[in-house]
Amino acid sequence: PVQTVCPLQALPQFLSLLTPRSTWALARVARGSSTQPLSRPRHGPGCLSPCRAFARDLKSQVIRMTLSPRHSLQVYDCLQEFKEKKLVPATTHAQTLSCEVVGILRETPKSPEIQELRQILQDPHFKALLSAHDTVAQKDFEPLLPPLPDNIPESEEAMRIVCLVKNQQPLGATIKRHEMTGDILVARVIHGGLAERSGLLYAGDKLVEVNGVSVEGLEPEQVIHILAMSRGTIMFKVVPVSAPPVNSQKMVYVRAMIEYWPQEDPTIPCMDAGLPFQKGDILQIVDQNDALWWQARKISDLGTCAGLIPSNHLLKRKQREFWWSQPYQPHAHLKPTICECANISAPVCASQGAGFRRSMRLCRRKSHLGQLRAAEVCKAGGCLSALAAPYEEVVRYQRCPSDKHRLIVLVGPSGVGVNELRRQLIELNPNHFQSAVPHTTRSKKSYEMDGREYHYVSKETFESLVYSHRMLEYGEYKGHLYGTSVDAVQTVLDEGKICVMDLEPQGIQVARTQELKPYVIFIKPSNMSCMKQSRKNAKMITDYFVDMKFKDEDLQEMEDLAQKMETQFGQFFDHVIVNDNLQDACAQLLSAVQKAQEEPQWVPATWVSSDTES
Ligand SMILES: Nc1ncnc2c1ncn2[C@@H]1O[C@H](COP(=O)(O)OP(=O)(O)OP(=O)(O)O)[C@@H](O)[C@H]1O
Repeated sequence: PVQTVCPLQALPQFLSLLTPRSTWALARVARGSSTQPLSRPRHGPGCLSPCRAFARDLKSQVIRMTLSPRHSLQVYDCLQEFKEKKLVPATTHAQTLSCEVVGILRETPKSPEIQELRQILQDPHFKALLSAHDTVAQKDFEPLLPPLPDNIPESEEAMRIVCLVKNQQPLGATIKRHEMTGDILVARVIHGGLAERSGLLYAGDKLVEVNGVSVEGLEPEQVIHILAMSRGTIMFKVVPVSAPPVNSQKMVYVRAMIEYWPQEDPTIPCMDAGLPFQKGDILQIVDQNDALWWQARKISDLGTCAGLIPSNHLLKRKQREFWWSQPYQPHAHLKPTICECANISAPVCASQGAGFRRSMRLCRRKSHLGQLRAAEVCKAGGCLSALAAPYEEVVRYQRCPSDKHRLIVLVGPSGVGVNELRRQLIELNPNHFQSAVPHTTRSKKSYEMDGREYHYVSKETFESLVYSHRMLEYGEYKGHLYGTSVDAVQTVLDEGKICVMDLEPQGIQVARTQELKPYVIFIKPSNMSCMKQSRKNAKMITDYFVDMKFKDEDLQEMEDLAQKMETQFGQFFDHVIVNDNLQDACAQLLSAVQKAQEEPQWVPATWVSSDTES
């Protein structure tokens, strides 16, 4: 029986039933050119034409599908053609017509084609197909709304009756009590939610009744309870707001610099309507009408309805409140992120190229451990630990081929393989990838060349670079200053090359400028058991030994540090590569670097002037 066949499943089965011969028969009968001419339809002129049109379309599709050797391309073309046509159904009652045709065929002299056609028209799958057709043609998929009550008094002219069919989804609106009048009002309508899609409920509408129950004197929670208990159709009687709010705001995209969990926020007006997000998520802000609570979607999930997020203003207020409530906290999270004088660098080993400064990373290891530990203190503040703006406005940026390349910054815990990957990448194409030459105040050694291993500068010159914010990172080691300048990076970029540098995470914010447009790749260790295996023969550098095997504690420390880096700086990472198999990681790095240069990426809006925005 037709009812047992799902209409959508019927189509492929039906099409598979059709042989070229039966298709031909269908078309011939529809055209009225069967060898045995069809008798005139009994139910008025033109009765067969919809069927004919249907059969013709069907024929052309089926013949394409079954006969052409390049059928998939042709099916695609066919679908494209239909997409543009904006099809209007020839009939909304194909099932009735089909029955009539079967009746006519019964009286028509028998031929194999006619018999086959009758068989097709009576096939349950075909009937299900027609049933699906009629359902769509009659637009019968909307739920049936109950009739309006006919006892609405004249005086209720200003009332609006709104019927919404609530299936599994939430209503998509929040309510509140008016402080002065005690009225229950629609507080906000969530974008993309049921209420908004209906176009019948607006923020500011006054609720009078829900499902025939007066809400007068009820608390919002009691109304919510009525709504929660309602299944299927919900009928609201509302006094419409005099001027429904118009959302004329521009869609804004932001990068979340904090994480947010509505379940842990007692101040959110409606927990269920909250949108949880992680650091680094890109959010589309769809409504900023409320100064405290915005509506947003994640770009990874644009099809869903929006959720509530705290506004910039609200988060900053919370940050301030948190700060003042912690009088004995060192407030480390409010310090500038650049480490004013980390114990960083040391001379490069003669056998290594410029920029592969082993002991520099060794010294950093100590410095960032300390800094990350300090950062843990501010993590206690949860979402409130962000340093500055909780959201950063972003736009899509596509580098023009004539633009300079974006700086590639590699970040990772010591020993994870940042230098190894950078070395391998540069080795792949030294004419295309290059490191920046660092500066030092120590004197040049006999085998060194100015501008190759280092730029050798005086302490005064070095300090003036620091004071004019031209150093991406710097530090002191054994009485000498070492650091990488913005100009050294620019020199590489000016040559049309891609500058690849490793940076401590604390330095990311310094590098994040319109000038360099850095693309930050986090190199992450894999899990302990994989690391034990892959690092069996790997050598690490320690204070005293150049080549020392990794111990379990070293791997554990690497894992812990990676986790802390992600927690504290994850919002700045454009891409994450797990360095398990070195070759795979290198291939991933190459592909990420290419994508960074050639494909559109989200970057801070301040990096891009409006005319280059895509
Ligand atoms: N995926 C991998 N599989 C095996 N060995 C690896 C892998 N990645 C890196 N190594 C090895 O691990 C050691 C440490 O790597 P590397 O020197 O690049 O670390 P790093 O992140 O630069 O840390 P540091 O700054 O402390 O030197 C090197 O011997 C390197 O060859």
